[in-house]
Amino acid sequence: MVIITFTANPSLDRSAPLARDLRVARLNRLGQVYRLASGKGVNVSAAVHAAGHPTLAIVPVDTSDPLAEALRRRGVPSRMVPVGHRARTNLSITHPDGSTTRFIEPGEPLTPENQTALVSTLLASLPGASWLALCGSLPPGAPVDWYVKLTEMAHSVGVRVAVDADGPALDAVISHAHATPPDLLSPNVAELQKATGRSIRKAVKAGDLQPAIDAVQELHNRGVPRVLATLGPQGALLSCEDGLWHAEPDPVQPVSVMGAGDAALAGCLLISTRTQDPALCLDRAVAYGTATVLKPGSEVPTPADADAISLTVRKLA
Ligand SMILES: O=P(O)(O)OC[C@@]1(O)O[C@H](CO)[C@@H](O)[C@@H]1O
Repeated sequence: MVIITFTANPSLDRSAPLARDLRVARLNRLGQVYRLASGKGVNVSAAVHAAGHPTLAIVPVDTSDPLAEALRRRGVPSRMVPVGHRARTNLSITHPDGSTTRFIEPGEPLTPENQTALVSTLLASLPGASWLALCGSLPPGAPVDWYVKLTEMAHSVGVRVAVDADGPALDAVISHAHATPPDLLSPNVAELQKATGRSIRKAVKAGDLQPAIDAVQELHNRGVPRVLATLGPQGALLSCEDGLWHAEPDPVQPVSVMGAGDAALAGCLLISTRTQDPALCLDRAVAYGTATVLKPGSEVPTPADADAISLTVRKLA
């Protein structure tokens, strides 16, 4: 059954390595620039497609937009919805240690007509799908509770929903979780911190997972059945009806951390079409996320790349 992704604010990503440390307010020469059709949902679909599983990326993009050509080149099965403006271009600079500095455009406004066209396309695609993944930022003009409404729509035709969002879109999903919970929420550390107001980032870096654990349990208790929080090199946490789980990869030397959260979500969705076993879901999430950081830009791993990752899964509570 097809995994559908919805990327309201896609991007033609440009990513380039810096051979030396960034010099602020000075000239910095880039290495080879990669251009890739992206946006969080497109990246999820690319990883699902690379695993040989059916997927469909729903993307607002004009056929004459360079992003449309880049999408075809990337080979991601997609349904392009014309919107009458150019998609954004996000720039990401990869530092010698694999960390990234990113420059993210807001995107052009989505008009009410654009929104209607996207929703109609989504509605026509949903029947028979296993999952709908609502991914990434909302462009200007989109209603802040759009993901809540789309979750309701997917549930009404029996399709499970995963949400990977940030800021007000994530806040709206959480504040409606008692009535319209997504089946899976997959925040990263920054999103978890903002959504719960807890101080998580520094603690996780120092190896203290407790604030992150408290945060995922808080979101779970607010009504989200599965909360998958990606923690970078510290792996991921999963809070669900079967308890609290942590998976941690053996250390790797990252090339680019871009898109690791998207690949982790793809890994989790892929296995979730077959089983709800929390240990397996977390295992695939961390394997896919970690395999991604060994690749440049937001390139996605294959199942063989993910299988090559060593990691440990344990039940915490
Ligand atoms: O602005 P958003 O939608 O939150 O994030 C978009 C984005 O930064 O996320 C992906 C990596 O996860 C990139 O491919 C893309 O440019």
